[in-house]
Amino acid sequence: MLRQLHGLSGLLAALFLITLATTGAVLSLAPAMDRVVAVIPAVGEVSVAELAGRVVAHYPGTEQVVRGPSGGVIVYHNRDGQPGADLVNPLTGEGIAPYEPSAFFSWIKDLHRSFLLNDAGRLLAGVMAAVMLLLCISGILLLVRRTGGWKALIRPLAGTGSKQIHSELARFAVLGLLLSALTGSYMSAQRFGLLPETFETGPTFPAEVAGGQPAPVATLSALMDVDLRELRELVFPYPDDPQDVYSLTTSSGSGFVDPATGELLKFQPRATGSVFQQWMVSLHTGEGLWWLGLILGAAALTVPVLSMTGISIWWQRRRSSEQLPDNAEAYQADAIILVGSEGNTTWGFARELHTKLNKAGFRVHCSEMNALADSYPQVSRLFILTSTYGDGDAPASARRFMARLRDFRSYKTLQYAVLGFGDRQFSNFCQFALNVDAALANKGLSRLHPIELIDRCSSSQFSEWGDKISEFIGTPLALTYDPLPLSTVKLELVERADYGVAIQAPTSILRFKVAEQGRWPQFLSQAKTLPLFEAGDLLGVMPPHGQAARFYSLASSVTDGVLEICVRKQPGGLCSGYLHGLKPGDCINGFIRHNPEFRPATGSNPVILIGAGAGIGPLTGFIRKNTERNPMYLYWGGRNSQSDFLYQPELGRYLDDHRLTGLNTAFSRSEEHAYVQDKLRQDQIAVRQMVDKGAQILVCGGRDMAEGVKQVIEDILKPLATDVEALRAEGRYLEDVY
Ligand SMILES: Cc1cc2nc3c(=O)[nH]c(=O)nc-3n(C[C@H](O)[C@H](O)[C@H](O)COP(=O)(O)O)c2cc1C
Repeated sequence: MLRQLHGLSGLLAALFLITLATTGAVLSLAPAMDRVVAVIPAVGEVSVAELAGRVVAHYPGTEQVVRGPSGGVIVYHNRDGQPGADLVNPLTGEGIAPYEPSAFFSWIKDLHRSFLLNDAGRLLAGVMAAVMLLLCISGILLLVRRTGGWKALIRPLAGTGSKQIHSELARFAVLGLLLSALTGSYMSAQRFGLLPETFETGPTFPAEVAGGQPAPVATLSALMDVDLRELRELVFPYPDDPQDVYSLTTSSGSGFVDPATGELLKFQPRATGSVFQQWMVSLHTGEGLWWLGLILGAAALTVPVLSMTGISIWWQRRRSSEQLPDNAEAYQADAIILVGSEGNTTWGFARELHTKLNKAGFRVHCSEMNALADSYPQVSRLFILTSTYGDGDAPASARRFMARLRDFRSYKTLQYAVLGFGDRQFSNFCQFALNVDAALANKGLSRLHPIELIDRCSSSQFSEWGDKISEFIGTPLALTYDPLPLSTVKLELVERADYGVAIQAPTSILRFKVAEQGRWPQFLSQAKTLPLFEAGDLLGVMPPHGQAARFYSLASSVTDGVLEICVRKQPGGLCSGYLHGLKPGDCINGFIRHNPEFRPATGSNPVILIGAGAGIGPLTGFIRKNTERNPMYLYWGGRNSQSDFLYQPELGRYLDDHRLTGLNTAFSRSEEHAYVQDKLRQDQIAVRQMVDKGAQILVCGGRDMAEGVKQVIEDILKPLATDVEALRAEGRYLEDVY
């Protein structure tokens, strides 16, 4: 509800709000600019009498002296029947410059106050101020909800693209925007009679004027008692009228001054309502508070960006929550998937489960967790996929789940499985999923499978969970995580290096960059930026003709400035053939899938990298990043050193600069006829010693090679009374196998 309110009101008002904010930002400069040209004495330095005396000396025809909100003193005078106005120096009474209100600022003010549309425009501006107030309040509440509490508001925010820009900017600007919106709404409400307004009528003209010879203005006691910093305006008496008086308005009230006696007549203090009103104006415009004006202006400048990123977030959310094809009605379904998500990634996993369950013959209903029904009498399987937000809290689409669960009527036949999505860097890893699992058990439901937790969207963990679920439901699901297609990015091939053609194993190193995006700025779409990536993550490539994405291990990190993959052309391979056919300048659509489990350990223990063929890609990426010069050994197998020794020059450089400690290659179609397993066996004493010292082993390449390597390593490990599974459990045996 809060999100809809925030999104809808923001969308409708975006254009008007951008106009209000940009004009407001321009106007906010006025007080500071006025102050730059004005001379402003300190408090107590100049009295109104002194000022008036000095001014009259330079402008004998002075009619009025006004002190503007920024502190500048303006004299309105008449010389030989010619009216004029000058900004003056109150320390000398001399003119600084002719005073002319800026036509540009007046136009901007009209645009700001009424969109140049008189009363209807003023009403619209007032409504927009109220909408802004609503957006600020709902935005603060959303931010609190997202970060997990008021105290967490200052914590760094996770996320990427439009979302992060929107939240970070909002956090910076929200207090300024709130103040502008609040004061703007107040002023509009007063103007349209929704709030009472105090009008200063001022005292009536005094009857008790002395009418004698006027004294020099600098000697009038009532004016000597008033400091210049309190002056608003002093209107001089008409020279030929002995009964006329000075009209004095100060920040505390208004009255008259007898020109002959200097006596203050009929002083009327300002009403509290009027003082309050003046404060509201100052807090809105920065008048008299030039520094506040600049803060408000800076805050207002964020509104166009907030509006555009807000629209982008709304659009992305709309697209990602589009109806799933073949989504059965809840009452017809025999399997239900409920999704708890804030940033929508969990929906990608849910879609895959939905599709595969459908294929397996289930009638599946998928909806957000907030839509939990009172009961599902027909349903035998309930899958809950949920992320965790804030500090172990529910994500947006699951916030009402626990309350609804209280009224949920369960049936003995209903079994459930919870799959949590989170990030181990948070102390409350997948806490909400754990809470949901416990709450369902308390409700008396039985588990189809114990809860499992997925770290940073790991696709392999998801597939493993799918395999276990398949066993329970008796149908293989073969789950693979495909992110929503909207997150693809256009990538341009900038360079390629081809190997292995002579030995019938064409393998290419392909380097891509994000293609030029044309006229839209990047922040308008998350789809146009790549998330951070590391060597070992996967590049999902969308082959032509709408085929499912294929994944390639990345050989580069975001800091390398390119996306690098190493691809062997498979006989009849659709995607590898497509990639091999690319020329520099051609573009593909791709996306990143994180694979944080496949990373070399940091520290001084040795890392043994083992691969064959194109599997060298991510391993080279790891070596390239080994700027700490930790011990790293590479065992790699190719076919022929003349034809497919991938990365040969680069690896030579890394040996020289010690990013790579040892390189051992095997070529199967050369005289030695060796495979990488043979090299490991030859080096078994060294390998065993390294494992004994705590080494980690990373294997990348084809499934057969990986199986062969595993057997050799098992043999090598025997004297150490350990095995590959034990190393795997310690995170010391990692595989990226295809
Ligand atoms: C602001 C923020 C707070 C998060 N808090 C937690 C947390 O407390 N525990 C956790 O395991 N993961 C936390 N995460 C990670 C998300 O749960 C994880 O990225 C998940 O995959 C997001 O899925 P979704 O996009 O479907 O919401 C947080 C992420 C963000 C951006």
